[in-house]
Amino acid sequence: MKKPKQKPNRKTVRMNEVEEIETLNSWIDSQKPDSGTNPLSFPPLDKKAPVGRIGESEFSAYAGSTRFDQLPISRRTKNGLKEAGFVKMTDIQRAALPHSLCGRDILGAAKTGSGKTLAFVIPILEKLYRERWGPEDGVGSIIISPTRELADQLFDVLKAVGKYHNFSAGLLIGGRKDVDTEKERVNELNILVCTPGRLLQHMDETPNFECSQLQVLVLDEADRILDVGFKKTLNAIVSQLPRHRQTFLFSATQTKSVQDLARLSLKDPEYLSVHEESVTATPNHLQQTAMIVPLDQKLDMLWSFIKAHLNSKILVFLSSCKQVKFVFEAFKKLRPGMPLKCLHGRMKQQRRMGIYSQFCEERSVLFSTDVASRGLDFNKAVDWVVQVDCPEDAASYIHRVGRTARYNSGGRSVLFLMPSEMKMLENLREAKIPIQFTKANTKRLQPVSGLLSALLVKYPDMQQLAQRAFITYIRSIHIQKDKEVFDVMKLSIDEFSASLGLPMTPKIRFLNQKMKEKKLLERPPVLELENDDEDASAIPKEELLIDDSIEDKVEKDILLTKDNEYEGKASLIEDIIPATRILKKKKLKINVHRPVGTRVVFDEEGNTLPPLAMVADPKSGNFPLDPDQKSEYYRKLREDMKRADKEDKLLDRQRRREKRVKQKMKWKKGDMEEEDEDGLSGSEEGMEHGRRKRSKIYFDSGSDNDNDNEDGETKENKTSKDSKGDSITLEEQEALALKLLNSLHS
Ligand SMILES: Nc1ncnc2c1ncn2[C@@H]1O[C@H](COP(=O)(O)OP(=O)(O)OP(=O)(O)O)[C@@H](O)[C@H]1O
Repeated sequence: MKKPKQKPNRKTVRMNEVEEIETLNSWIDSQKPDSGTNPLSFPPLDKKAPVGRIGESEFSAYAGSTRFDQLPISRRTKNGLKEAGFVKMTDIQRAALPHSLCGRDILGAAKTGSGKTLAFVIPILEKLYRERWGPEDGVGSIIISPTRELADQLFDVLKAVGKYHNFSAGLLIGGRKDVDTEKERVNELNILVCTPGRLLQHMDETPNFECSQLQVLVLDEADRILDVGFKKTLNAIVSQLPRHRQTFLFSATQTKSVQDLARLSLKDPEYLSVHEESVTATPNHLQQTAMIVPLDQKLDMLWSFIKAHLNSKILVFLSSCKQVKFVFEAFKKLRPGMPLKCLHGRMKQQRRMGIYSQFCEERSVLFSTDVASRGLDFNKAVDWVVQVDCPEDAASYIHRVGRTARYNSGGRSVLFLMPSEMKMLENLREAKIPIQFTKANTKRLQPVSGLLSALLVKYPDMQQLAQRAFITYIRSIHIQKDKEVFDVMKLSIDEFSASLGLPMTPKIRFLNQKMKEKKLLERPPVLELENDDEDASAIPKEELLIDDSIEDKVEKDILLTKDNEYEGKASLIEDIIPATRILKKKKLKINVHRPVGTRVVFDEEGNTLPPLAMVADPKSGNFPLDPDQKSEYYRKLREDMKRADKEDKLLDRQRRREKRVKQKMKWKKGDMEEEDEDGLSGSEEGMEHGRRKRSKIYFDSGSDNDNDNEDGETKENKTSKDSKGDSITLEEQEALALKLLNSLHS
C-alpha cells in the first residue's frame, strides 16, 4: 500500500526558509564589488548580443544557466514560475536577473514581447522575501504602468508567479469607483501595481498612506512614463519616495536621457540592451509592410482589408477616440462579417476591461487608440496589426506592431502611409525596422464611402460622430511635432470629409487661418518694394509663420488629462473638455460638397441630406465615381428635387385651404352659440370671455394669410381664390366681425 504523503511540518518549513534566506543573502553579499569575487554573471548570450557589463566575466556557480530553476532564488518563486509554465529564461531575463537579484538599478531595453515583465517581477518577490517582508511593513514595492490594461496584466503575472509567497498585493488604477475601500486597505499592501494618477491620488488623499520603506520601484514602459504627459505626476510621486531603494526601468524603446535618470536618482545603473546589436529593432518573426493609401481611401482600404481577413484577429490603430468611435460604429452597422470591438480612454473602466479580455479570447477586429499600443499581450495571438493612422514616431510604431509576434510566435503588420508621410518610411528604416513597401492592390478595393453617406442619412447621430472624427484627425496631424512627416496643409480636406460620408466639410478655424497665412506668404512682396513706409510692413514675415497660440494650448492641454493615462498625443487632445467644447461651437461652420448650381437638401427633421447619398447606386450603395455618370446623377437629382418641390407646395396649399375652411365653419358655429350665451348671461365675465375668444379667432385667420404670402401669393389673390370655394365670403366675414364688435361695445 502507498504511504499517504506527509504534510510538511510548518516549523520545518520555517526553518528551511530561514536557512534559504540566509544562504541567499550570503550569496548576494558575495556579489558586492568589494567582496573580492567576480560579479554575478551568465556567459554572453551570443556574440552579436553583448549584455552590458555582464558578459565581461564568468560566474562559476551559475555559468551556463538557462533555466529559472538554476537561479539563486527562493523555492516559492521557482514553484510559481514552474506552475505558470516558465522554464527557460529569455535573453532579457538572463541579462537582467543576475544584476537585479544583487540589488543593482537597471535600465533594461529589449524587443517587444521578449519577457521584460518577469525580469522585474522575480527580483521584487525575491527582495521582499529576503527582507522577510510582512503586512506590518507596508508598501515594499511599486510597479507603475502607463495604462490600466497593462497594470491589470502585470498584476496577473505577479499573482501567478508570486502565488506561493505571502505578500499582499493590490491593483490601483483610475476609473474604479471603490476608492474608499482602496483607501482603507492600501496601507496593508506590500506590492502595488498602479497607474501614476491613482497612485498620486492615494499619496495625496489617503490618511497615513506612506511609502517610506519602499524597497523596489519599477517603471514599466519607462520612456512613456518619463514623457511629458506624466512629468508632473511622476515628479510628485518620486518626491514622496525614499532615495535609498532599487529602481528598474524597462521598455522596448528605452530612455537614455541623463535628465530622466537624474529625476529618479538612479545609482550607477546597469544599462542592459540585449538586442542593441541585433539587425532589427522589432521581433524577428514579424512581417512588416507599408503601403501608400491616400487619406480619402483609408476607410475603403480598411474595409477591404477586414473583408479579406475574416478569420484573423486584427488590431487596428487610429489616432483619436473620436476616430475609433466613428469607424467602429459605422463598420458595425455595415456588418463586415466578423465581430468588431473598440477600445479607447473615454470608455468606462469596466467596459474597457471587458473588451480587452474578450479580444484576448476571440477572433475579432479591435479598433483602438494608442491606449493599446504598449505592453499588452492579448494571449500572444494577434494575427495582424493595422496602422490606419501613422504613428507619431518610430518608437510608437515599434510598440504598436509589438502587439503581435510576441515571444516565439509570428505576426504581421501593415502601415497605411499617405503620400505626404513617406518620410516616415525613412525614419523607420533608420531605426532598424525592416519594413517592406508594397503598392496597394486597388483592384480589390471595396469603396465604402457611398455606404457611409447613406448611413449618415439614415442615422443622424452618425453625422456628428463623423464630424468629430474629421476634426480630431485634422487636429491630431496639426499638433504632431515632426513637421517633415505631418503637414496639415497637404491633406485633401474635402475628399477626406466626403470619404467619411459627410455631406459638407466642417470648417476648422485654425486651418482657415493657416490657409490665409499661406496665401499671404505666396503673394509677391509688393508692399516691401513699393513702400518705404514703416506701416506697410508692420507685420514681419516670420510672425505670419508662427501659430504659437495653438501649439502652446495643445502642449498645456496634454498635461490636463483626466487621470494622466496614456492615450497617445493625438487622443490626449480630446480630454481638453472645456476648451474644445467652446472652440467646437465656433468651428462648426460648413462647406458644402456640391457642384456649383446644386442645392443643399434637407430631410423632414431639418438634417441636411448629402447629395452623394441621394444619388448612391441603389444596388451597391456606392457613389459612382465616373464623372459622366456623376453629372447625369446630379441632373436627375435636380429634376427630382424640382418635381418634389412643386408637389410639396401644392399639397401644402391644399392642406392650408382645408384647415381654413374648417376654422371658418367652426368660427361661424361658435359665434352663433356665443351670441346666445352672451344674450343669456349678460355678465361682465361672459363678455370678457366672448371678447377673448373672438380675438383669438380673428388673429388666427390673419396669421394664416401671412403664411400664405410665403408661397409668393398676395393676400388679395388668396382671399378671392379662397372665397370661391368657401361657404362665406370675405365681405360676409367682415360684416360678421363688425356686427360682433358692435354687439360687444353696445
Ligand atoms: N521565460 C519565458 N518562457 C515562456 N514564455 C515567456 C517567458 N517570458 C515571457 N514569456 C511570455 O512572453 C510573452 C511576452 O512577455 P512580456 O509581456 O513580459 O513581454 P515584454 O517584453 O514586456 O513586451 P512589451 O515590450 O510589449 O511590453 C508573454 O506572453 C509571456 O508570458
